[in-house]
Amino acid sequence: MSKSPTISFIGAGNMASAIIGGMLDSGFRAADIWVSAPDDDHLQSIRKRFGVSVTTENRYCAQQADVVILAVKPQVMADVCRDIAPVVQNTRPLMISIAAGLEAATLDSWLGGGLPLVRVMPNTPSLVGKGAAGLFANKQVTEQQRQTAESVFSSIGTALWVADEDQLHAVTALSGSGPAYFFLMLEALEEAATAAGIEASTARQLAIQTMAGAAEMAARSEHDPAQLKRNVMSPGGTTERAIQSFEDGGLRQLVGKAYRAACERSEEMARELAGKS
Ligand SMILES: NC(=O)C1=CN([C@@H]2O[C@H](COP(=O)(O)OP(=O)(O)OC[C@H]3O[C@@H](n4cnc5c(N)ncnc54)[C@H](OP(=O)(O)O)[C@@H]3O)[C@@H](O)[C@H]2O)C=CC1
Ligand SMILES: O=C(O)[C@@H]1CCC=N1
Repeated sequence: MSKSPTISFIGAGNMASAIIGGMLDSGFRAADIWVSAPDDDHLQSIRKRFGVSVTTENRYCAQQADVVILAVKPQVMADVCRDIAPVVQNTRPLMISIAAGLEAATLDSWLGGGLPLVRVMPNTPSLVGKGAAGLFANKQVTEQQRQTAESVFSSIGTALWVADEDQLHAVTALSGSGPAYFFLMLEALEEAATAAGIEASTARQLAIQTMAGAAEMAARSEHDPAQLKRNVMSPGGTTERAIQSFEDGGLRQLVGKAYRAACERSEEMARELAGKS
């Protein structure tokens, strides 16, 4: 069997932690993972939590790797890429970026050009093995490298390739930002239930279990969500009243508006960041 790839994360924030946690739970070895970031105290907490190797030197981190995962904010990506470019031009690892709205061509130019690069839009539930990620590969990526990228992200949830890079904007607005939409729904339900007199921890547990149960049913059922919704709505009953209230209040249009706002921001970020090259 071939050796497992060494995977280096540049950036040690929410998403890097979520992906590393999910990878380790699914059988990747801590000994094969490096992480770099500027703050040594934070890195030491990552080392203690996951048992991975850490360094404050991005170049050193990148040099160890068969796969480099760029997990910094889009706004600092240009500086990070330009700094590690001489190293990765020499070692030619598979580069993976998880940054929102940062196009492959822009990243590639910052990295010195011609490198195999996969763009991934993951999400934070990766931490619990329930991630949802869209992936796009540039032309330099080999079949084996595609499989490597897919093996990382399918180890922490659902990983689906998109044929056209532009579709990553739509993925970002759906599953990248999506967990926050559902957390907002949880917050609102919890607030409403506590205002009606239910104890806060009871409200939270029931709301979370309801969301998890509904998601699991939607995943397993042969029916579409509209039918599953109708199945809850007894004629003249409580759900019908609540759903009518959502529809009258324009929830459907509001979700569409929020979704398009996220898409547009992703496209806007791509334009802003490409302008930095
Ligand atoms: N959060 C999410 O749900 C999702 C985020 N993404 C993308 O993931 C990327 C990271 O986001 P997220 O994890 O939320 O952000 P965080 O701010 O949580 O993490 C960013 C990390 O980068 C580190 N960092 C900052 N500057 C440098 C540098 N020069 N060299 C190395 N590391 C550096 C930060 O260190 P320090 O804190 O010490 O400054 C921090 O560890 C972004 O590009 C985002 O678009 C994609 C999908 C979902
Ligand atoms: O809000 C953001 O920009 C990032 C990308 C998707 C989720 N978080």
